[in-house]
Amino acid sequence: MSAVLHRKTVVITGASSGIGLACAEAFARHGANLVLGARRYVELCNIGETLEKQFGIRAVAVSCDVAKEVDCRALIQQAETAFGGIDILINNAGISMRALFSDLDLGVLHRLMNVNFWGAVYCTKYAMAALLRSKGSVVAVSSIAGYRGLPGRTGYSASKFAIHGFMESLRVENLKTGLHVMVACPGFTASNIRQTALNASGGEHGETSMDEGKMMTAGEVAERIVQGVIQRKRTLVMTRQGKLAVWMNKLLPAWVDRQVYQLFAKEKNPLVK
Ligand SMILES: NC(=O)c1ccc[n+]([C@@H]2O[C@H](COP(=O)([O-])OP(=O)(O)OC[C@H]3O[C@@H](n4cnc5c(N)ncnc54)[C@H](O)[C@@H]3O)[C@@H](O)[C@H]2O)c1
Repeated sequence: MSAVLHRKTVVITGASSGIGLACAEAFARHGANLVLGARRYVELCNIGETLEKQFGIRAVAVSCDVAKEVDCRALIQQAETAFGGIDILINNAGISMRALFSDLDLGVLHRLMNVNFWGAVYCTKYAMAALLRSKGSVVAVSSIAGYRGLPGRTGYSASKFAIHGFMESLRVENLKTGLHVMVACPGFTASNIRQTALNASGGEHGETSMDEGKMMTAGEVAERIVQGVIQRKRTLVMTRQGKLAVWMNKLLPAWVDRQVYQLFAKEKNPLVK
């Protein structure tokens, strides 16, 4: 339990599974009230009720497709109505892809940008006034793919690079307002994201391409995000491999091209040969 987070209002998108669900559990454990947004409303209601009973907090579930601006506005409005303000916004909802650009239906790229980039922008825009009042935190759950392009993930990397640029600008604009702006980059984390990743024509792959057993857990990622918010960190690159990739990419980008190629050639059904 953290005194800093006790009875604070935290809005989390994509809260029905993976890192978003783990963030809901972690913030609840630290005594925060929750506004949970995702498309699966019934599941969200069940999650909220469980967390209320377990941690003695209040949780509100809101049906929200972050690709729709109107849904994001309603999510933020419902948070303000329920709790009178917002202290922390976690822009977590996201989808991935696995397909070569040469094969890709451009609609897939639009979907990646709509969810991963525009979803975060809409929520941040509508929460901005409340966050400025509370001198709160806005967090984007991004990825190493926001620092370095990855094969088979043109749309995913583009959406994460875009959110990095957006968040960096936002941070500088708010250097004197007290708003905390953080980009969190987990390493590979066991979740549904590789199962639901889009293929070249926009269908879901329906299977993971990697060994999920060797990855970080969503719970570990969530606790790092909570600590990052408490300490008002600027960026969180969560694994040694990730930190190395970010640094080596600045120093020796062509070498990193080859390393990344080799790494992704080890995927099941590799996109690079
Ligand atoms: N798992 C990893 O290896 C990994 C690594 C780095 C970054 N990330 C990022 O973490 C975030 C969470 O992903 P995860 O790994 O927990 O995957 P996940 O698939 O378990 O969770 C993604 C969540 O986003 C929701 N979502 C998807 N589209 C949505 C939409 N249009 N509107 C509302 N909600 C929507 C899903 O329903 C789900 O609840 C993503 O932004 C992802 O890019 C994941």
